[in-house]
Amino acid sequence: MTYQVKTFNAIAQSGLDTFNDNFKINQTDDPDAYLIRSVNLRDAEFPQSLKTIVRAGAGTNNVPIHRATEAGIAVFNTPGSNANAVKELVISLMISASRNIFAANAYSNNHVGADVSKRTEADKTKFNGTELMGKKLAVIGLGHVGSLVAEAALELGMNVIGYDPYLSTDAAWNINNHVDRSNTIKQAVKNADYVTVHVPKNDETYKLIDRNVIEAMKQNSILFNYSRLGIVDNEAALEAVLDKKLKYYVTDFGEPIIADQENVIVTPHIGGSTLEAESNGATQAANTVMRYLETGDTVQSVNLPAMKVPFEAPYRFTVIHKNVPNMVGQITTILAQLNVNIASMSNAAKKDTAYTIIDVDDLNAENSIELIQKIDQIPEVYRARLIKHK
Ligand SMILES: NC(=O)C1=CN([C@@H]2O[C@H](COP(=O)(O)OP(=O)(O)OC[C@H]3O[C@@H](n4cnc5c(N)ncnc54)[C@H](O)[C@@H]3O)[C@@H](O)[C@H]2O)C=CC1
Ligand SMILES: O=C(O)CCC(=O)C(=O)O
Repeated sequence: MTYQVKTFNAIAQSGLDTFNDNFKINQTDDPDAYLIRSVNLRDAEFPQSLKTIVRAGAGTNNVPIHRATEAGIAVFNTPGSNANAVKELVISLMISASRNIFAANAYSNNHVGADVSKRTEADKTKFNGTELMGKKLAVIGLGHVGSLVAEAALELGMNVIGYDPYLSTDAAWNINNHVDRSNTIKQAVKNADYVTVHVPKNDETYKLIDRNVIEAMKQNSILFNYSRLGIVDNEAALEAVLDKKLKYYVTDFGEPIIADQENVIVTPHIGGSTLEAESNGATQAANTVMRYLETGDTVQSVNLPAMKVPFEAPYRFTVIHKNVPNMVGQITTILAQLNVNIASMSNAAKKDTAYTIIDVDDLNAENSIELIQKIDQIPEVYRARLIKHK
């Protein structure tokens, strides 16, 4: 069996080299998998052949998750693959902003005459900065990126307060116990010299940092958005910069309103743009594509329950379906009608969606096609798929 993988965006070669010989990378119209980064698929039509979309990176807000689920497409990301890159960039920008590096560099570029040494000594006090040590950082969202930023800030001698009402128990173990925790966002930002936001983009986090939160921030503090456009209200952030409430607003997501504004520092979505992060993400993504297509494993799927089931027999049916009663009953009835014996069966659900894996010993070309067709005809089934164990 050869699987077709269609790539979007620049995918690191090390990731493409990870694929085994059963996978062909090409720009076919009938791919089994999409391997993507930031391409916007929100309005895209999906070909019937498409079984999985794997995002090399963290954010999946560029994928219409609900529509993908209904089309029987498993969506994955590569959690943490670029978190260190974002951490290093945010820390470097905290230092650069505190030391007025961008203004100082612009000054130097504009003062290159013979009297440069004399003028420099006279003018340099304009760029006097502050240090991070002893200052307070508020981290909103303590997941892969936020927890690393918090850890690095502690190492630099900062005090750190975090706000994350949805932190999983597993993730909580990774948070340094010197990070104070706040129950409200306003409390977290209140006395912070720096506020950085590291949350996914969704309906709840749209304008999470709005005018009210910015008002609650400390005078002369610095705000960072290295998550997504829209999580900080850019209009409110710009106003706060113009009013000198914020010393700087620093973001990875430009839009016309904040372009070329003094004390607004905009980078072009480069948080994850390091050789290491791109390689990690692409390699992790390639492994995910192979694992899902060759075994049906859904660990770290964004839209399906996490299942990792060792093969108990040579053939495997995977079924993505609605999480409603009697689905397993309907599927096993079809298997019984076609006289196919079940070697093992597993089922799990995530919110409205469920996933069933059934291993069977004996199949022939005819009953396998009929089985898939009959299971696919159950109205609550999104996709049934047959995998042959290698
Ligand atoms: N600028 C860039 O190039 C990059 C941007 N990102 C973005 O950074 C963000 C964070 O990424 P990761 O840390 O990898 O994600 P993650 O999923 O590991 O962590 C997100 C954290 O936010 C928390 N959270 C969710 N809703 C929240 C809310 N309303 N208030 C406070 N906390 C909330 C979650 O509980 C979770 O702990 C994402 O938006 C991602 O797309 C990630 C990598 C690169
Ligand atoms: O460089 C990229 O692919 C974007 C990284 C990113 O924003 C993410 O992983 O969420």
